[in-house]
Amino acid sequence: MSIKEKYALTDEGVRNVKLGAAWTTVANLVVFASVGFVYVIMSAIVARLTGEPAVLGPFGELGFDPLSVPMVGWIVAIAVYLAVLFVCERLAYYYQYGVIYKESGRQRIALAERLRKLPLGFFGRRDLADLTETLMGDVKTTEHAYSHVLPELYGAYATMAIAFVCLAAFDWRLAVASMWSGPVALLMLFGVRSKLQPLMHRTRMAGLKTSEYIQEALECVREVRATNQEERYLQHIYKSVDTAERTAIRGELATGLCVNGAQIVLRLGFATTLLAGATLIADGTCDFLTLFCFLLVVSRIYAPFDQALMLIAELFSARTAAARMKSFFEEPLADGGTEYSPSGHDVVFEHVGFAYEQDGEKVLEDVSFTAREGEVTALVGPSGSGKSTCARLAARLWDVSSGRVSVGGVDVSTVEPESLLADFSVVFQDVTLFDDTVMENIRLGKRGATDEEVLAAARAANCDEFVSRMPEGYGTMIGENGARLSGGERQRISIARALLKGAPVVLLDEATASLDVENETKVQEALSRLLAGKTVIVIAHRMRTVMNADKVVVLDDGRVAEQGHPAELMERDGLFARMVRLQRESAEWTL
Ligand SMILES: Nc1ncnc2c1ncn2[C@@H]1O[C@H](COP(=O)(O)OP(=O)(O)OP(=O)(O)O)[C@@H](O)[C@H]1O
Repeated sequence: MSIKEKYALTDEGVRNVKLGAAWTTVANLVVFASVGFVYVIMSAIVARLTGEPAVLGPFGELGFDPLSVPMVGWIVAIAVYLAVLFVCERLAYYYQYGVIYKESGRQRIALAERLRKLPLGFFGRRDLADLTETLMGDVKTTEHAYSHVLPELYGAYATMAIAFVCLAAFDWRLAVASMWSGPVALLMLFGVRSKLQPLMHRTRMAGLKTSEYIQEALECVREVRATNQEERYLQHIYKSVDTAERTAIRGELATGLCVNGAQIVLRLGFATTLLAGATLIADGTCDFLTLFCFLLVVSRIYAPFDQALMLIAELFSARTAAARMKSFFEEPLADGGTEYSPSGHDVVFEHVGFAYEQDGEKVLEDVSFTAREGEVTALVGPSGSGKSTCARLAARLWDVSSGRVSVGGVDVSTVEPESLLADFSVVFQDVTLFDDTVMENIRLGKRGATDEEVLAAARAANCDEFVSRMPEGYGTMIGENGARLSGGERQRISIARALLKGAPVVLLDEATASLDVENETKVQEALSRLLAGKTVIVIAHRMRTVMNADKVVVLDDGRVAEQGHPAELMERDGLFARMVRLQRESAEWTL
């Protein structure tokens, strides 16, 4: 597997890792070159003391006497050396850390782009905390591994290999005695990786579970307080924090044990160099100067490797994080053509079957009906009969399991969701509002709409009445998810958005459920004025609101029980007539 796949990097990221590793290697080698300096000076001193010519190991006689070089020459040489070292370190640093934030930015954008195109089914399977963790936490984990570990580790490999070749040229026996420990330490760590990785995965999952519980408690804080469940929720969170802590400690201990073991093996290389050197000197096949320089090199060469070993656990955990990121890219997309030219906007369901889960229970079975352009089609039926599901399928928020949904003759499954949704205005039961002003929340319906257009839509949706009571009118901030608004007010903002968008197909799901009678009448008037000529699909529980529809489709347990004009259905005296009667009776009840 390439590093691109292993660590979910972009092409640019792979290039930067390679450049980072290359410059780290060069910087390491420049540091080792200082040992060459020491060797040259030492051999010159030895030559002075013994009266023999100064030699440079296997390269023969030195050819000049470094001790006769004037002080200024040494100062210049040291200055040049430091300048080269600075440039190399600077470049290594730049490719390790300087460009990393661009890479994590690219990763996050790629993930967000992918999320935008994934079908809603994916979001049903993955929890919000899980998705946030991937976008923020997993990217951060790979970002750290990518900046701190990968270039360092690959640089250490390359440095070791080059240093081995250079040292072997001096004395291959000492080179083996000093370098064996690096590969063995690495092999040890990679050998236990298959044991460590599941531990890290478990630690990550335990942390994620805790985030999920905390997020759920915060999201449901109103319900939790209203039902006196704080204690129970806190116990739940304490327990999961405790589990996460224990899992993390277990993972850290195991990782620490393996990393420390590998570091000890690495340092054994120093002892074996000393031992082999002493033996070779005793045999007379090696001189003290060579051994001295080997010891110097070995003490330096282990430093970057030691550092990489300390961080290697992060590399293993980055593999888990990268695998989670990759899972986004392996999900099938809800794609399709962007060119979409329907003839008219009739929405037609033909023998549609649907289940939310693959192989799950069908919530729609053989559903066929047509919502005509210029007409209001009302979907009614008992709770859970599949009305909202039909609306979602029409806008391709989900894909049908069987049959076909078309808009203006075009099968919606062949159209890219974003292009298709441009033709839909949607008002769902659960209105999503953003922590912004009322004006901006309405403007979401149509990007670039003028203030006048926004205000006209707001007025038509009856927003004026409650907005005028707000301190800054349409410029008032409404809090996170409109926390400061009542259910009815939220819905009216959502209706205003739909009106502003003015798309040819309108889906109203329980659009008037949270409005009082006076408001509901006003909104109904506004809707009927403004929705003229559009394909309107309304989901309403209250029979009163669907009596004016052109067509009613009655769903029962995922099937079409009956359909037709409301008056026709009343005459037929079927499920629709029964529902209308029941609602009339309940409306007459008093407490
Ligand atoms: N996201 C989902 N994942 C799994 N099942 C779902 C999902 N949404 C709805 N369902 C199930 O599909 C069935 C139909 O739900 P749907 O919301 O379409 O009914 P409805 O007629 O609109 O109900 P209501 O009038 O109560 O809103 C129900 O059994 C419901 O539990």
